[in-house]
Amino acid sequence: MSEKQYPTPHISAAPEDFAKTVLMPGDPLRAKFVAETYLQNPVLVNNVRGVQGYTGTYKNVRVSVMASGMGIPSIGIYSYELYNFFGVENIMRIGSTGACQDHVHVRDLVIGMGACTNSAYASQYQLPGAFAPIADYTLMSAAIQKCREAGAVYHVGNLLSSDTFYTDDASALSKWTRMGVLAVEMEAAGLYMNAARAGKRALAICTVSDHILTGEATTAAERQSSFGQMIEIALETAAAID
Ligand SMILES: O=P(O)(O)O[C@H]1O[C@H](CO)[C@@H](O)[C@H]1O
Ligand SMILES: O=c1cc[nH]c(=O)[nH]1
Repeated sequence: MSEKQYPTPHISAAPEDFAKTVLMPGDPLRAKFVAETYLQNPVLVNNVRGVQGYTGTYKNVRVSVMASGMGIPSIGIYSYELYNFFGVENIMRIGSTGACQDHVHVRDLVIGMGACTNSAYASQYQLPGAFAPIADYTLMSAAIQKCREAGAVYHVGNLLSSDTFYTDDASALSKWTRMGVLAVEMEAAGLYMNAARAGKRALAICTVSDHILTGEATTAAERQSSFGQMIEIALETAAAID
């Protein structure tokens, strides 16, 4: 772990306040929901900018949950600080995503084996080529096992982590679709790069909240229940790898 002092500008906690595994939704309210619904004895360990972080236990295993905010710059900050200053080993993003393949349907789960991106985040590493952001194999294989046990409908493959939710380039997505990208979200690639640079583990598990090709979208109630399956799979994965 780095010698840097804490609290950091974005996390007002001590390293021991966090478990070694952190679940990371984009939405602070989803973090609160996970803590209050699934964790035993959840304690609020961070609330800087309303980015709520909680630590509790799940099946006797310490687990934390903290929001990332939206986009690679935001998850870049939180995951960097957790990995490098707070001793966190595993971060699992639990996000929503928009499907961009016909065979991927709303409410399905997408496990991001890889994460393409239109972000310039990797330029900081000054690599003599393109970096391929990938999930940690141990986390991913454990999560796939939990998906099977839960009877979940899941897909494993590439996500697109986009810097834009609204874009002027109407043709961009079809190019990612023809390369087999399953679904679009906004954080996984940044998380995977920070994990790689820190020598830590990361995985993105997403629930398809809407279908970009068909326009189909989940209702708020459906989203709640399908997010529940994703959350349980992430928690079971956290317990399995402990
Ligand atoms: O539901 P979350 O986890 O926030 O994820 C998705 O939703 C947000 C966009 O609405 C982006 O953060 C995107 O990645
Ligand atoms: O279409 C979508 C749905 C969720 N998140 C995104 O970034 N895009």
